[in-house]
Amino acid sequence: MPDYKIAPSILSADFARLGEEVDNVLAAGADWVHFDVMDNHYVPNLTIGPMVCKALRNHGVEAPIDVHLMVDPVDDMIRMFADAGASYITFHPEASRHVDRSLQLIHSLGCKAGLVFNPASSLDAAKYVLDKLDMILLMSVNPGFGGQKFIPATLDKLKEARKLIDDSGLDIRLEIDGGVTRDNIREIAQAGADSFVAGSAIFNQDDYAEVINAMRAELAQV
Ligand SMILES: O=C(CO)[C@H](O)[C@H](O)COP(=O)(O)O
Ligand SMILES: [Fe+2]
Repeated sequence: MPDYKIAPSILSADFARLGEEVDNVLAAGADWVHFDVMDNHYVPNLTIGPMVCKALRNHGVEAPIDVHLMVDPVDDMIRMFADAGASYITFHPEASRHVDRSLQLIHSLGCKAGLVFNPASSLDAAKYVLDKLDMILLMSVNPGFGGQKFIPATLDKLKEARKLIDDSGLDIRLEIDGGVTRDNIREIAQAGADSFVAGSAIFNQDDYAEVINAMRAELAQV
């Protein structure tokens, strides 16, 4: 079985009790913390920045923090999030003038690097920088909001990304973000994903462990 990772998106957590929410979801069995950064410029919404990431580290969060930058431009935010304790930093290629340079910047600051692809974007931007990628993240909703419905065409795109990764022989994670639930996670894994962001499907329930366990039970059947 692949080394599946479940990454709850704190976009759907109660921001007024964020430290406690992150503690609870990790205690419930989550692997990573998915941290959505929106700038009201690249996407029509505004969320949280590096100070909140740092606050989670100071609070005692040791799990990998998977920072999904939905900002334009990216380089200043990359520096700030590396300083704030990010583990993975992913960005949308159209938000950087020099994608290769931004990926190198992430690595030079000691973090893992990834590119994020919107539903309508082709994977072309990944092709010539595969050796600089630790992760390819496919958006299965349009970025900007939690609680949207999974776009089914992403399943074929996952298969395409999986082939690209397998053919390269490189160690690159394939993450999916948007509309992931206990009902579709198995099909998503069958299409090639190994890392699963889920916001509303987890945080909108009372019992986080129950949802995460149900997701793992689905993954065990892939
Ligand atoms: O990047 C995102 C939105 O831009 C979020 O990570 C994503 O939408 C997760 O929320 P949900 O699981 O509720 O769809
Ligand atoms: Fe995200």
